[in-house]
Amino acid sequence: MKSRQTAEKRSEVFALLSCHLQTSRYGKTMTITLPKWFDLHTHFRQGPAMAAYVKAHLDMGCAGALAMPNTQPPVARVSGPAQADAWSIEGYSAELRAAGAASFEQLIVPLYLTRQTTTAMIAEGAASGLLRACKYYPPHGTTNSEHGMPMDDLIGSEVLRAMEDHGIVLCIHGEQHALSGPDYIDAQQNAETRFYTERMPRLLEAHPRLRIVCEHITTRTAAEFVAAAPEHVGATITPQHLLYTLGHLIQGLKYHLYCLPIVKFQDDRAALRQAVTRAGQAKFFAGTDSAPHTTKATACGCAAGCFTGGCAPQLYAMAFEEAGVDFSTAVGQAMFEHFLCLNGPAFYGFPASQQKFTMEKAPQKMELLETPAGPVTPLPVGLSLELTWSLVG
Ligand SMILES: NC(=O)N[C@@H](CC(=O)O)C(=O)O
Repeated sequence: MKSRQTAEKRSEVFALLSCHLQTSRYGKTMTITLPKWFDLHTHFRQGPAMAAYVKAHLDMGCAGALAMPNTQPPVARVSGPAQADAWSIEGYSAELRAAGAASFEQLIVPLYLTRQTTTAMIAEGAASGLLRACKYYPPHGTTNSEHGMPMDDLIGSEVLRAMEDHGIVLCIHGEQHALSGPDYIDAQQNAETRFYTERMPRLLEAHPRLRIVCEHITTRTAAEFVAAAPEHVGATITPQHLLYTLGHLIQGLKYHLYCLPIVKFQDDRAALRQAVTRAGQAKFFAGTDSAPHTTKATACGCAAGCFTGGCAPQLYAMAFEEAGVDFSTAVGQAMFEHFLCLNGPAFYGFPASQQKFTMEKAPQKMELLETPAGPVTPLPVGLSLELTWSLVG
């Protein structure tokens, strides 16, 4: 409690003194210069399109990423060559670096938790430094999540105890699905609330030292749970969940806004906005869940995942403005900087970037991203919002 108060105090002081942020107005254009930021939940996939996705991240001032392990096959081993049933963190990281991710300051690939995960993998991975995080997927909850297991089978397990002992972060896709088939949408609507009211309290009680990131949270229930949890429980929030609601998804059936967990209601969005703009908050940070699928797959609603390569910081800035943050003030900029650039590194225990990137308050048009897998439609193309911020460099 004391250290949270200290962190909040430090953060308030920082906000008031944040003179390293350069805000200038040339006529009507405002620019903000920030440390390069970190995307602590994203998808770079595999194969020839990977380089295009990595480049889109580098081009939007991103200094590092946590790249999700729901590849085919999943990243379910720590070291060794790729095998028919699993990539290793070592092998997948090498592929990513060869595709351009060598330019990142930080690259974290979490281990996909499956029934084959062992305590020896956790101990050896922690000792070698290859393992920094593990990813929990609810089975059948989202793209390539069928290798996951119910949270009930993990709570109290030796694997989670080993993660606690070795300080390995647990990244959680927090949904508990109760319905399937025609009741799919209903299941999606309730799955996160169910998870955060039923499973999360039990998980924290059984593993009080486990460092947890609640990923891409979407509901008031999850936001309030994380805010009230101990300091070592944080959360990522995507730009789409801060900006859009179900109405935007239904309006014209814009399936490239269809992601899991799906966008929710205005009250949920308001709770997320409150969470990221609370003075001195240190536990909510950027994780876009940018999840490229080809336009062919998203146009028919055949794949869940929003692609925000090239436009995530702009979308986050728009969301902060919607939440009432004034970027012409040092306090407003510092709030944004903490969420985008500082809180994530502090949570994961690596330094913030010393490099800078600049955005300006001017419209930017997004285009389809051409990749060897086919074109991919980024947000907010075709949606009612236009980008009101653009990247300068
Ligand atoms: N967010 C999504 O809707 N999809 C992600 C998986 C995930 O993060 O749930 C994907 O890999 O496509």
